[in-house]
Amino acid sequence: MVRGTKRRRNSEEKSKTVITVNRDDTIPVDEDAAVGDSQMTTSKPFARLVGIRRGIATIDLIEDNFVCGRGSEESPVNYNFSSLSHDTGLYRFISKVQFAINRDSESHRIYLHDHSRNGTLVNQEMIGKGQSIELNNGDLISIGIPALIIFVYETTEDGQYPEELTKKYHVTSHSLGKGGFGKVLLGYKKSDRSVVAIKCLNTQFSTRCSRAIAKTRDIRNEVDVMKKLSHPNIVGIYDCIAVSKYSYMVIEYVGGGEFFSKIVDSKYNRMGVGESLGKYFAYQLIDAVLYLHSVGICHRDIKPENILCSDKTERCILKLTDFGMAKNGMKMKTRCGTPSYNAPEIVANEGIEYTPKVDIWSLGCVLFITFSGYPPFSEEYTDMSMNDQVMKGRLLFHSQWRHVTIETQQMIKWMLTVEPSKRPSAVELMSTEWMKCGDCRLAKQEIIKIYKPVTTTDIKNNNNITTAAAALANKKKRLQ
Ligand SMILES: Nc1ncnc2c1ncn2[C@@H]1O[C@H](COP(=O)(O)OP(=O)(O)OP(=O)(O)O)[C@@H](O)[C@H]1O
Repeated sequence: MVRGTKRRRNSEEKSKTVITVNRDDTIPVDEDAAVGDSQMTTSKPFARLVGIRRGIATIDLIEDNFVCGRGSEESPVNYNFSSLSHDTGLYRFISKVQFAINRDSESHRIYLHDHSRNGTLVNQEMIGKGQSIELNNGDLISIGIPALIIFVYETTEDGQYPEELTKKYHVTSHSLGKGGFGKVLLGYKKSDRSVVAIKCLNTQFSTRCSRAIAKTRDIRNEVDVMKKLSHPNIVGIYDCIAVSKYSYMVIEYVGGGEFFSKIVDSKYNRMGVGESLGKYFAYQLIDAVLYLHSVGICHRDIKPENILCSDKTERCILKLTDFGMAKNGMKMKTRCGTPSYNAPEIVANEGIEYTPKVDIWSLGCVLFITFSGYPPFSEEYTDMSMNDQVMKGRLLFHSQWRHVTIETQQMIKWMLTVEPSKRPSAVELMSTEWMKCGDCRLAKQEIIKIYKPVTTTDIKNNNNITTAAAALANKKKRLQ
């Protein structure tokens, strides 16, 4: 499976999703721009560095050379990071001269020159001491490691966003990705500079476009579902601001990209991620689905593209996202999802009721790819139609599986049982011996570490959280 081929195939799959949506980008609304913290100056800045971390200012760039670092008598800087000395995790990475931003006087192109031994990263790629890179609007600047983002470089105030949004959040021009109905931008909460992702969705109602109506319903449903949830392996939602034809979903920032890119990474040589890492991921995903089903929610579109990685490390935390098709209920009829991940009872399309077991099937497909590097069901397998492959539960175990234990193979086959009543529930999966291995225990410890109990302030600020609080109390009991 060639990476590019797979990627293309998946975008085709996206378009085959039964509830399809427009691919239009959000057009910013005509209201006042976000002001940010720019220093007031008389000269016009050519760009600015938007501080994206607590303690870091937003800086207008006016001079052709601008130097940042800890600074010293011998190496003076234009901006010193002394305000970060309390932030030891970051401060230790900062050099006396970290990086310089230079504007070429002739071409007017802007370059970042890295002066640091620990390095400066642009868009999560290391530049390296002595090297330069041209900067473009929306670029992310981090120090030492990808996760330590400090600035977003902006040449324009890209969007104009409604006051309801900008009084609480700053929206940068750094794009995290594009979805079916808009884009996802990096932002931060003005109150504490915590980084967030802002999903900007164009919900314009048009009588000419019935899909827009479906998406409007989706967003409302997605937000309602997400507000009920609180789990370390599920992307959290902070806010949803709807103004005229736009909706802005402010959600937890998850910086490591899609799980899809991880499992098809060339370093795994299309052989799967290996038994140990695979189980580490499997535990997290099964726990997320167990939680979802315990609060009565069925996701209905589990696939690697809807799972995000917390960071770029190998053993990252996975977060399930995109609840646009999720349903609050135990019995469903609507045919939806993504064909190659859809359970046989959805593929059969007989208007027969199905249950949350459809998520177990989809998860089985995800784990099949995770362990082997190729999908269980695909239109590329030309000997049989994809519907037949799914309806028969036909699985091809190629040589990649020689490196996977029989127990793991059995577990995945069990999840891909055609008859829903014989397919395991998430509770049954969780209570198997398979889930008691060291890798699963490690995953469980990591989840407990990031588990944050709901506080009374949270409850005061958001009455929806009370449902989540009850769910979390159960969750905590389960984890102990
Ligand atoms: N919380 C987040 N943190 C960081 N990046 C994100 C986050 N959510 C989404 N992204 C990025 O934005 C891209 C698009 O996300 P989105 O959920 O809108 O896409 P989609 O699933 O294709 O859209 P749709 O909801 O229309 O199916 C993702 O692939 C991901 O790269």
